Amino acid sequence: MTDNGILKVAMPKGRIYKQASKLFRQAGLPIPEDFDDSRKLIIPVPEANMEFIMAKPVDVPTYVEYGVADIGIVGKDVLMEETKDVYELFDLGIARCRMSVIGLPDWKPVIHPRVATKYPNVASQYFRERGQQVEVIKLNGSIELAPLIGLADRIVDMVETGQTLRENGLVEMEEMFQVTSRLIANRVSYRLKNTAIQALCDRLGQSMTVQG
Ligand SMILES: Nc1ncnc2c1ncn2[C@@H]1O[C@H](COP(=O)(O)OP(=O)(O)OP(=O)(O)O)[C@@H](O)[C@H]1O
Ligand SMILES: O=P(O)(O)OC[C@H]1O[C@H](OP(=O)(O)OP(=O)(O)O)[C@H](O)[C@@H]1O
Repeated sequence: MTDNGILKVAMPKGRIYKQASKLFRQAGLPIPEDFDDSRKLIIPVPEANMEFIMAKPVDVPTYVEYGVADIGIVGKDVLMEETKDVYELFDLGIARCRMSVIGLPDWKPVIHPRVATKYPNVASQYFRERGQQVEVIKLNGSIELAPLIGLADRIVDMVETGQTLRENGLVEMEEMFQVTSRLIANRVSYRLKNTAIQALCDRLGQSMTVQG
């Protein structure tokens, strides 16, 4: 657990970082641009009394649960899949997309369909709640390949622009839920660093209201 005044922030590398750093800058937090394309994993942001820990998105809840980061930014998709013991504080409204059930347009129901996904827990719960028996196959990327090459009947994956589906002749069969990125906090940090965390939430909230 960190005990100095610096707020340690688990920041996802990749598509969320660009939007998150823009949001922080709009809120008046001076995130240096030199690090936007950097390979550095620990980035000091002394002017904002913060330190960014550059993490793989799926690992952000783990860093926050263990308290090596006080707060973190993570997609709702990852938060639902990982079910870590953290506080979800704030919907940042960035990295907007949706989780959907996807298949080939000529898909026909089968008794025990196979569903490929990066999100086995989310997918299992979704079909269980609907009384549908499926076999879930965990993949780590290029999920859209699975129905094209006969590994799975359907997939559960993220859709943003729909370009990946269009280019691969797939269709969205059901939208499961909307996804945006959330600010999460370690339970102990939330108490010990409440003033700093609350001040950050207020600044981000005000800036988001002004930006509309
Ligand atoms: N088109 C999209 N596809 C997937 N995730 C998206 C998309 N748009 C926004 N997101 C959000 O961005 C988050 C991080 O996505 P990103 O692709 O950067 O991570 P990742 O796939 O875990 O990274 P990596 O490719 O390094 O494994 C997702 O968890 C989701 O909340
Ligand atoms: O609707 P779109 O705008 O096309 O975005 C959706 C695609 O983006 C993501 O893949 P990503 O680029 O993260 O690659 P991956 O297959 O390695 O996960 C996601 O898994 C979809 O494949």
